[in-house]
Amino acid sequence: MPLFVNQLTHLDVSLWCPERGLVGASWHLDAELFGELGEHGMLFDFGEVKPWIKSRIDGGADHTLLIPAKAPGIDISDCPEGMRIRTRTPYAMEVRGPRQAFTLLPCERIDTDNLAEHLSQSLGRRFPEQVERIVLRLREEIIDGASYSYSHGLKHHGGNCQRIAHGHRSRLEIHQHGERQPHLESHYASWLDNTYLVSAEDILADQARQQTLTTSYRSAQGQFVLTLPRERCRVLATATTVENIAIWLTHEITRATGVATQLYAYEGIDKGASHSATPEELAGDA
Ligand SMILES: Nc1nc2c(c(=O)[nH]1)N=C([C@H](O)[C@H](O)COP(=O)(O)OP(=O)(O)OP(=O)(O)O)CN2
Repeated sequence: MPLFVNQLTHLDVSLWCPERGLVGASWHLDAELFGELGEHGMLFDFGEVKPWIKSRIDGGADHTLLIPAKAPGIDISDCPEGMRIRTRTPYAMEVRGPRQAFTLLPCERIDTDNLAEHLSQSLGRRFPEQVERIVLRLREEIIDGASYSYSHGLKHHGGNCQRIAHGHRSRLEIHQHGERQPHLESHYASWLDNTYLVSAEDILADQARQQTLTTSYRSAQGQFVLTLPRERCRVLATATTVENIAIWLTHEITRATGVATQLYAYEGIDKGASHSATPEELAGDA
């Protein structure tokens, strides 16, 4: 008899897409579990199996950069930082960092089916007692308004958010005059979509000639370096926490529209930060 656990956890990653380049993604993870009923009429205790699966996902592909190793133009090699990935299509990117920051899949493109299959295999063969087989599925959050995908890294984070290229697919809500502003939401979501958010203090080189930007930092997991086309980057004066993203966007929109703005910035699924500002408050900062 199969048991299921929907939304057991979620995955926040970046991936290399042959058409869109570096893309942030967030997915719900659902699990289906197969086994024999035990003597108390239970296949297994949800309370034991859920943390077991979550810990393996968190310690594996979650918060990594997913690379389709067989995609055209992908070059993977060792380097002093650990692993170096170079891409050519749709644009050139180079990223270096500790191996644990990357997940390589032997495919030409990453989709929810081959990634879920990879995750299922990464659970290994030794399941908790009575569980014989586990099937994992990934699902995008249903978002009825504007959303955007971004990648970033938080060098001060104690966990895996310090990895230089992990990302999220996030809602964006903008309120003015007490109402949602769908046009503004779409405009700013498309301005941010498929971008890399970089903190100004992490910029190592801004090469005007090549029109690329290189960001680099050392964090607890090791040294990270990332070079991307300049036009794919959005630069913040602060670290790219969701709190700072909310403040940054609220200020940009309040200044651009001259209207008091309240904004909800999400970081992936179901969490984020809100901020509000008025043109009068910002007048002194300009
Ligand atoms: N106050 C903040 N805390 C964290 C921020 C942030 O911006 N502000 N950001 C991060 C990371 O960017 C991270 O990607 C968030 O991922 P999350 O899924 O929350 O991290 P966990 O894996 O630890 O949570 P799960 O419940 O296990 O999915 C972290 N914190």
